[in-house]
Amino acid sequence: MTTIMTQTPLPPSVRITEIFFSLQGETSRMGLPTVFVRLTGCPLRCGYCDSAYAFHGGQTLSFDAILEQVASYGARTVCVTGGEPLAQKHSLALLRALCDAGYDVSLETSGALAIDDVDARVSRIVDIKTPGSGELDKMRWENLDVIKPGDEIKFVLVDRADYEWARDLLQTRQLAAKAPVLFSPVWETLKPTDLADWVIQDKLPVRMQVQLHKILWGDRPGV
Ligand SMILES: C[S@@+](CC[C@H](N)C(=O)[O-])C[C@H]1O[C@@H](n2cnc3c(N)ncnc32)[C@H](O)[C@@H]1O
Ligand SMILES: Nc1nc2[nH]cc(C(=O)O)c2c(=O)[nH]1
Ligand code: SF4
Ligand SMILES: [Mg+2]
Repeated sequence: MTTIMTQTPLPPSVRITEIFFSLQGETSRMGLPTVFVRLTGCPLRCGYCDSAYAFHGGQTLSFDAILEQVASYGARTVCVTGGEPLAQKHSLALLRALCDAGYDVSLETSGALAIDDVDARVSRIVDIKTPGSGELDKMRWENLDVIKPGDEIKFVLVDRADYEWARDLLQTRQLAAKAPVLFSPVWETLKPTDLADWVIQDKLPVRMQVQLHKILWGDRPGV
């Protein structure tokens, strides 16, 4: 007689760099008390990345452990970020689990990975990486075809050349008709007042934003 060994599947888990509670510092949810779930690992290397500490390390956590920690803060808004969240196999299931638990969920993603299968209840914040990021060639342009009104399209700008490139793309691809568009300066690289003046001069249909959490607490993890 042969014995067939069956293995119990492991509960779903993801690699996590940090979970913390702060004010949302970006997007149209800026200022809302929010729990941040930062997933470890990213296949991109944007020159300005403020979250490079999430490229490696982290801790493998079960969905139950993540949901328990998120619930402990008593907030209803959750932002899943990274690293690049969509680079992890189980991130789609995690986003679904957070929505099922009743949270208002947003996802910060680089634009380099397919967003199609993200739960429809999630607000997808999709970066379009600029020439100045050094990662333009990773952009998955098909993502723009599936943007829905609850999503947001975001440009993080290094300099005037990036601004002009983004301004042109805004027009040629009619991006503002798809979803709100965000223009954000790279922290301590492009002067926010310069970007503000350019947006006003050109009357662009975009929301200029600065990273509120860095103004409040500086450029550091956990805020
Ligand atoms: C750290 S990334 C994580 C999510 C995903 N990998 C991405 O790039 O969208 C979150 C957001 O922070 C932005 N960001 C990273 N470094 C920045 C910096 N130095 N100044 C302004 N925004 C920055 C990214 O462009 C992205 O919109
Ligand atoms: N307060 C705060 N707001 C944020 N919004 C997006 C963030 C990110 O790193 O993706 C972030 C962050 O790191 N902190
Ligand atoms: S894609 Fe996001 S996490 Fe990855 S290097 Fe760029 S800004 Fe950093
Ligand atoms: Mg951040």
